[in-house]
Amino acid sequence: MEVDDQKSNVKKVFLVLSGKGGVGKSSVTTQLAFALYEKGFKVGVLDVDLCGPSIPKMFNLENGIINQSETGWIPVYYDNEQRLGVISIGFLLNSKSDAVIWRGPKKNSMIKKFMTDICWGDLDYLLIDTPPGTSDEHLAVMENIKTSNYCNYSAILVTTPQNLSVNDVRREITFCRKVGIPITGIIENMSGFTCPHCKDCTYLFTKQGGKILADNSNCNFLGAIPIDPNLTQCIETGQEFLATLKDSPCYTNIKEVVDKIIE
Ligand SMILES: Nc1ncnc2c1ncn2[C@@H]1O[C@H](COP(=O)(O)OP(=O)(O)OP(=O)(O)O)[C@@H](O)[C@H]1O
Repeated sequence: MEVDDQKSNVKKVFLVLSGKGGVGKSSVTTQLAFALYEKGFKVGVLDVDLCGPSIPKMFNLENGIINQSETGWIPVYYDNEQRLGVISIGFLLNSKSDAVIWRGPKKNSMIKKFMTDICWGDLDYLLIDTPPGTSDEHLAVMENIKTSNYCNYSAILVTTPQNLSVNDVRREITFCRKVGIPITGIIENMSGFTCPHCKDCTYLFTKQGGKILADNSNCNFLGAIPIDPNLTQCIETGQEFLATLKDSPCYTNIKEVVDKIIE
């Protein structure tokens, strides 16, 4: 399949994956995108979670509309400079309570459209937020990524520290290796709770599951992001965490993760 080169020129694609739902994959995708944007990069976020699109709300773009140009769909932009664009099925639904109840082939054709028919323009980074697990959506992304002009791509895996989540990420590692997508590394999210007052960290779940998995599976460990009520608040209201809460315990951790993925 040929992609119109004028439509998009994407330097690097990160596929954000997790084994389980609710581990913070969309939150991490959003905050990484904001952090890259803060650094001056041109960033796109593609939400291929067709049944649970949470990305529009996390960017405070719930009323966004995808426009059609002669060459394809135009992303919804977060900023006037058009340096941070977002595509999600959430923009195509009539209401927040609309449900997407599609079988595989229909999902595949929507993802094919998302992967080949978006006018991203010149992007430094495209982050693809996926549903949990390894399902139709993941296979469709992989099929299309290989035949598109997105030649530089890799996966970022998100887990919480507990064994149940770590075990599922192990399956994601197998998936990546089977379909031939390089792994940039593993992020351990919800890694303890840092008290906003005394800054002490309490490990609510088990400790360092993501780090141990990274070591055991020869993957890079990109960093640990603690649970932070300020971060939840930013995610709920679609705010840029790094820009607004510089004294939060999560601040340095997210910055370190971003520096590693840029490397
Ligand atoms: N480090 C964190 N600190 C505080 N809250 C967090 C953190 N990470 C995620 N959350 C919160 O956890 C909830 C679930 O996060 P999110 O929707 O990103 O998970 P997900 O893995 O994308 O879920 P799904 O795959 O089911 O869509 C959200 O309400 C988010 O605000």
